Amino acid sequence: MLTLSRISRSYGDTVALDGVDFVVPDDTYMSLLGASGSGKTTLLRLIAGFEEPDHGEISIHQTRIDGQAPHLRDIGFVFQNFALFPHLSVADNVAFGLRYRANKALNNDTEIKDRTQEALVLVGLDGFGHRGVSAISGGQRQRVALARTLVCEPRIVLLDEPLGALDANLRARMCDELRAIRQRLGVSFLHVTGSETEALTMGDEVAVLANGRITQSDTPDTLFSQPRTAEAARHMNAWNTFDGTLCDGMSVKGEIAVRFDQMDVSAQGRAPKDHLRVHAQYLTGEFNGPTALSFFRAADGTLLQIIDHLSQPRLPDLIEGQHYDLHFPSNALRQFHGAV
Ligand SMILES: Nc1ncnc2c1ncn2[C@@H]1O[C@H](COP(=O)(O)OP(=O)(O)OP(=O)(O)O)[C@@H](O)[C@H]1O
Repeated sequence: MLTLSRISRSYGDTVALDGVDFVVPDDTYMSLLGASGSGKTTLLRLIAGFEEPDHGEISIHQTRIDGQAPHLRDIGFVFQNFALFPHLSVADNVAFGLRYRANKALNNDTEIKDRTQEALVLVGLDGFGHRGVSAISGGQRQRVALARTLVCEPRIVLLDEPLGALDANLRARMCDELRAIRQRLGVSFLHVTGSETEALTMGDEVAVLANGRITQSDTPDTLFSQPRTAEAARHMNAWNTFDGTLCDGMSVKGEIAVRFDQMDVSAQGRAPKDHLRVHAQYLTGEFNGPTALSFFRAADGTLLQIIDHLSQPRLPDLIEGQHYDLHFPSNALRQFHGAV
């Protein structure tokens, strides 16, 4: 539905986006995952029309929208800090867009009231319309921001780190609510985040933005278990990525990835002969309740992690500073031919 082709945007010498190809299908919750500074906000601003790309095309259902004024694009934008009007009530914040938008503005008070009420019910704020926006919680403010966007019936909703300002418990609850609201409406959401967990939990599809491009766009399951590029693997916390030349037992070139739970540890020289081996020094361990993480440093300084599920412990007792063989079967290895 929303298609970006070869989109580039630079600020002086800083290349924020470098030929982005990206599709957000209809009726989809799309997560866009990227590190800080990877160009996520820039991408949203280009789609919304707050800025224009240097090169490339943006279209919705094959109709170009780049070059169009933002208010003519029918795109909703939920800002990280919610950007509500502090002096207006919840209902007036929601109604504002209906009343004052340049395109299809309403002036029938009954219709505005009904549409506002519908939007408040949709986001679970029935009965809160008369409150001031400073007299509600952070999660409720988030929902007002969403209602204000949804009331104008956008063709797609862009959410810039929408959960960033909420505490952890509220974030988990809003995750469920955002997904449920989107499903009820059937409109696509494009949710930008730096959190892998959030991206994988929320998205029907997850796209990874790195080095100014979309490096992979897939279902959460596929992205997590089969990252196709080193950049995508680096964004998945469960993967070690390292240079293939660190491996003993097989000649492996380029950057490779092995999942934390598919690596084992043994004393030097004791690893199974058919396994690939990486020599590394044990640094420290970290217990997280049902799991424990062990941290190692390889010869070139790369930090490697191994996870042990405490219900089925597999790692021997490790001594800080001592060297070990980390090993894994060759089918646990992901190689990225020609990837950066
Ligand atoms: N108006 C601007 N002028 C100059 N450089 C900019 C401008 N806006 C963004 N940049 C640069 O472009 C790059 C991408 O910025 P952007 O804000 O899109 O990243 P982001 O992924 O949203 O980061 P974060 O997660 O930290 O918000 C960064 O290097 C940033 O410094």
